[in-house]
Amino acid sequence: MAQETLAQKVWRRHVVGRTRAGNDLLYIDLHLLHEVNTPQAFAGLRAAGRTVRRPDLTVGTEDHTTPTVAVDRRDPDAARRFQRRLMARNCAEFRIPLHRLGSASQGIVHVIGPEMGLVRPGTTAVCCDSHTTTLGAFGALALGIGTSQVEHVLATQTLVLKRPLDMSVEVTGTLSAGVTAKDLALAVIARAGTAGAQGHVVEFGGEAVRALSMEGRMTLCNMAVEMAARAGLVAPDQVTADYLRRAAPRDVGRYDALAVHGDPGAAFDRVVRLDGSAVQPRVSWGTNPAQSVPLDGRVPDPGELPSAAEESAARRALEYMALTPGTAVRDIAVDTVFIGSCTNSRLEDLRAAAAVLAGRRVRVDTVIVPGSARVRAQAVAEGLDRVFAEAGADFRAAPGCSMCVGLGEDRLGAGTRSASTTNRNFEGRQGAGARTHLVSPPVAAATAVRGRIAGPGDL
Ligand SMILES: CC(C)[C@H](C(=O)O)[C@@H](O)C(=O)O
Ligand code: SF4
Repeated sequence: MAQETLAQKVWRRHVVGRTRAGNDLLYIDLHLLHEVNTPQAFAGLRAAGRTVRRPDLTVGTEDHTTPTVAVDRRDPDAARRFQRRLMARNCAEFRIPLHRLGSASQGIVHVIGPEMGLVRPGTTAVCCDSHTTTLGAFGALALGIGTSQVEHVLATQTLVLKRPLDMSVEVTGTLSAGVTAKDLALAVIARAGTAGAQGHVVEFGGEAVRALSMEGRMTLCNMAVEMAARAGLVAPDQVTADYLRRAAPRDVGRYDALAVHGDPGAAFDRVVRLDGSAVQPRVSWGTNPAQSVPLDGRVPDPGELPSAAEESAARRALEYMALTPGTAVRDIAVDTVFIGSCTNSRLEDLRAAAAVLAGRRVRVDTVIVPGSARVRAQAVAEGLDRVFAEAGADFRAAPGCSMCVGLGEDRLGAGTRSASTTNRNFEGRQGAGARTHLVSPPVAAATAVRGRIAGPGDL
């Protein structure tokens, strides 16, 4: 057999059929659900008189629209209340476990799956959400899917998919102190472009990736979709095995995490190499995640960008962002700092923010939303809640997507500028007319203290 990449291997081992059009039918090991994008799937199932094939491999949570100020907060919005009730009714009817707001395991879908130990190396996982790529950090083939595909997986535990291409992103060297997986993700996307991995599964490798914690790998894989990757993954190693042993001790022995890897010398359709030691903390200046520069840099002059397409995109972005070419990144004042989202709301991220905020005061509104109830509990156990409170930051009581997307109560007003640890800086993403700068947790925290974009070294 020809040498295979990790993605090809996982794919092949899950093929259970082939369509006449030449697509593969894949078996799905784990199906995660949240309250957005699923009601029509359940309605379709009901209309067809079908049932859920494997409720035991299906797990739901509430995250996108849930309040964050208190677990027992009654959402003033009737449509959102209805959406969550519908999710609860659907899960109850089809016997799918649902982690509702207030439960000890509720949280952002991409945060709770890993922390419950549900994602295993070499498996397939799907969820009705583009950032499902996060789960690839475990060496799983994890794909975001649409509503009709959700219905198909609910009914059959399989999915028809076109075989993807393979891309390798290899990061050599060592990341400098203060440079995080978020900065690496922004650097990779800046290099590859927002469509750079279209149709590909990206395998992240190289010394700098191997040195990342599982949390860091999740941040990196989370943002693979921002360069249009179908999925992003990291080959499992001892770091993966150790994480899984802690998350799901009862499963240890049922699989060998270290046995899951691609063949040496397997060919990729596209290869991108990056020197990890050259990556610096990054800040986005535009309205897509590829539009970022180092913290030491300046807002670019659109006229100096390499292509006409980039130039016109940059002109439009700078207008929306109300930025002038040549402005030093550190001179950009913000109104709000948001630390959270499936990119950067795990314990490691909160620790990094707390390390900067300890003994300091924030100058702008600073909202910190944990990725899960478990993350919040751990943060409290370590006293991070006190650090945040003493700094004047608002550490929310309940986890969720919150200000990452503005589908719930938390959103930014028009013209508000934020430094945010999220993954998308699209127009209106955090609220109509709001302006988002994507940054890492330490840069977000330093920015909160200074009121202008900053790194910990600037304080
Ligand atoms: C609402 C949801 C379907 C969406 C996604 O698919 O990613 C959201 O999570 C986002 O980040 O934009
Ligand atoms: S935190 Fe943001 S990016 Fe992640 S799933 Fe929620 S809305 Fe999407």
